Amino acid sequence: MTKPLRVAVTGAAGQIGYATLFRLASGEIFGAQQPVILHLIELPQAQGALDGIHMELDDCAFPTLAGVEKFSSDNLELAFKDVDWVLCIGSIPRGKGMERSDLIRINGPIFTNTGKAINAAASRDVKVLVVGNPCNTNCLIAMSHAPDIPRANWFAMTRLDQNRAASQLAIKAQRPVAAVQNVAIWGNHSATQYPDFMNAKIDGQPASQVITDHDWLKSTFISTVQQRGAAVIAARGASSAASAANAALDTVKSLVNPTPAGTCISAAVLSDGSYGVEEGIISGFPLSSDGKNWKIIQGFQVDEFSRSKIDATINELKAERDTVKDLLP
Ligand SMILES: NC(=O)C1=CN([C@@H]2O[C@H](COP(=O)(O)OP(=O)(O)OC[C@H]3O[C@@H](n4cnc5c(N)ncnc54)[C@H](O)[C@@H]3O)[C@@H](O)[C@H]2O)C=CC1
Ligand SMILES: O=C([O-])CC(=O)C(=O)O
Repeated sequence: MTKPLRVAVTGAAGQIGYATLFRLASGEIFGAQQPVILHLIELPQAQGALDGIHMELDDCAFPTLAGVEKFSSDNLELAFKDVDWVLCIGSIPRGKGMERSDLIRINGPIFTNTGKAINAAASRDVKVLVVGNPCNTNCLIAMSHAPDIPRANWFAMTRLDQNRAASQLAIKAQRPVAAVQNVAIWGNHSATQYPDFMNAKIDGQPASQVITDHDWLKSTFISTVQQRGAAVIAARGASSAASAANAALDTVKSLVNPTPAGTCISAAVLSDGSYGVEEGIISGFPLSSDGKNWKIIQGFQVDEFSRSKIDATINELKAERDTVKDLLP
């Protein structure tokens, strides 16, 4: 019998958590032969909601769901014991008119305890995906408090941006989204991110050859992706949830499966200095995985236009890091 994977989800009763758990339990993410034990983690006042979710998980009768364990965020060391994956979703979402960075002093402190508890209790090979905003800097905070967990095991989510960018390119080119590949997201999951059309491909051709309206690529495309989260909040009155859950699950799937040749996946990872991005910050890069280990893909074309966009988003990440200096050990 295959050993179950233990997958912890913080904020499990929130919008994104609720849209994530059932797919994690279903076998879709880790495979139909891989049992999963879910660790649901919530604030003390949301434990009742977790009971309801537990009932619903039972009622799905997923053959791959080998257990559900519920925890209060008061006792994170217990919650993270032996976990193989942690999806850090639990945190406050922004409202209308806010930037994600406005959450930094509210959500940042959550990630000091998260990092310490992961370091103390999780599997030594745990992989951590930070979704709670501002996710790059929250990931930096958590990682900094977990010195015993390899740096390569920490990710912040830019996959929603990648998916948004691919969809926008597909709509403009009037092609199915499956025809769009190799879309990188550079830098911060914020309004300064750089969705890279220069290296993107549509039907295997450079996107900038298929889409000849280069003004659109350089302006509307970029700002639409940068502002998509705010546009959803304005329209829905709440931040993206189903698409964010989908992106978190896409991130995990893409890391545990080999990346097809000629394509990239997008996640923010600790910079090793590639592409002139300052070492020590968590930045979006084009990645590929062999199903176990990932690497930053080298050789993406970065012209003067891309350079200025990447520099702007990296400068914002450096400023965020300075804002949370007191939360870094
Ligand atoms: N990186 C990305 O692409 C995206 C990130 N987000 C972010 O994800 C976060 C969660 O969003 P939603 O699920 O929509 O919010 P939500 O408010 O619906 O759910 C958050 C849940 O987290 C719980 N929570 C709060 N503090 C906690 C703690 N310390 N430990 C455990 N649980 C805690 C709350 O009780 C709540 O149930 C927000 O910060 C949001 O901005 C949202 C969309 C995309
Ligand atoms: O915009 C927000 O606050 C939520 C989020 O990160 C996104 O939808 O990309």
